[in-house]
Amino acid sequence: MRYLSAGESHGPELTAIIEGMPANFTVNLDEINFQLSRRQKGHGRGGRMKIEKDQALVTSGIRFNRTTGAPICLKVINRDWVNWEDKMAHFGEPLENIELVSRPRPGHADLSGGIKYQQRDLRNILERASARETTIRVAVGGLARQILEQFGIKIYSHVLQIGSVKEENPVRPFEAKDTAEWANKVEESPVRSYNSNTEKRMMDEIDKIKAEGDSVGGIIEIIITGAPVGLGSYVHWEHKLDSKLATAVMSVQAIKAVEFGLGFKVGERPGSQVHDAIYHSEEAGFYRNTNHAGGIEGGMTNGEPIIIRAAMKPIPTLYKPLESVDIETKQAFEASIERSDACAVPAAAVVVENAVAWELANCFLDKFSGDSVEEIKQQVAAYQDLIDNY
Ligand SMILES: Cc1cc2nc3c(=O)[nH]c(=O)nc-3n(C[C@H](O)[C@H](O)[C@H](O)COP(=O)(O)O)c2cc1C
Ligand SMILES: C=C(O[C@@H]1CC(C(=O)O)=C[C@@H](OP(=O)(O)O)[C@H]1O)C(=O)O
Repeated sequence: MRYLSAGESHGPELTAIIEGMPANFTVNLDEINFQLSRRQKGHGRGGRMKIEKDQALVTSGIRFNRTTGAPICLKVINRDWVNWEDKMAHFGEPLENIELVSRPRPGHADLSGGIKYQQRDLRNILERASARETTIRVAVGGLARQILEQFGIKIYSHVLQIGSVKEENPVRPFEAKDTAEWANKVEESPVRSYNSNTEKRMMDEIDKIKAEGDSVGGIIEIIITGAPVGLGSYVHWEHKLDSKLATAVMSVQAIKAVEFGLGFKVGERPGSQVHDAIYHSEEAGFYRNTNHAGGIEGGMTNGEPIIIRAAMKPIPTLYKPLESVDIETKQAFEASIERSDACAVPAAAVVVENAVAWELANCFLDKFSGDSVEEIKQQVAAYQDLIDNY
């Protein structure tokens, strides 16, 4: 499958066209909208999220809840557009009183984008660089994860760190006494934390930093359960699953680092404390007692849960901005107050989940290809047979 998206932060809508989705998959629009609403939440988000109420519109490729095999067009309307119509007109001359954006924010795309695309109004850069684009990516991922769920693959996320506040003893969904209870607790938490004590400290950290006119980043963890052995491949660099998932994670605005399993710790431990010993039993087949690899060996799933962590930098738009230079006057400018999120780490976790869902669904359909869900189901069943008899 592939898709292209278009749309600006303050334009009329965001659009995606998905090509290659097999026919007869059951699609639930509420599930896509649920993913969109999860992305809008989180302690520390700014005024824009009070305006938007993201809902997906499907204009092709799905009939009576099922994919037809034709391209799928998804849209999300920007409710804020009515406030920007004059400033965002596609045609005509700009209004005389229109204010050009000439003050680049350190950490945003403004300055490099302005130079690269030779734009003197930095709005032409920030409109597309903005993480508003993650809305349509979540809608696409919200569709893709439904394919995975129909084959027992589930994606979870939680927040491990916000600024200086760390989750000391993280519990993953499959380690909790009750996975559904874990998921409910995390969904209801304003910072996507399973631990109420950490949650409170994280919220305090966001409030404190926001009051100082600053912003804060953090660390998120994505957990994928139920993936069969053998998604991705070692045979060529571009087929390696960890490399593909890392691209999906790093493509999300403000994500600056990604790791799998033990991650950076592999550089400090001996091999005996890094690799996961292999066991076999009649009932379980091949299994491991540890999962330091984070579910991927040789660029392929090994049947264990996939564990990915990512670090998000603090939001670049600051109420007390860093020094910067006006591109017209070449002078340092006085701080101006912009509407912005102070912390979007919980939202980024939802975005990364859905970006990863798209990539994993593609790997799944590479392995179990077909034009219809019926063909795919046959292949999955045949492969399960091969696994069981290996
Ligand atoms: C969900 C989400 C919300 C964001 N909200 C803001 C924001 O309100 N203000 C801002 O300056 N940056 C925000 N960002 C980050 C910028 O989009 C990002 O830093 C910028 O596009 C530059 O890209 P880079 O950080 O990947 O280099 C947000 C990112 C995400 C994932
Ligand atoms: C609109 C979203 O996030 C936006 C991402 C963003 C940025 O610079 O990345 C800047 C802000 O936009 P605005 O200037 O309109 O307030 C955020 O609100 C969203 O997540 O849907």
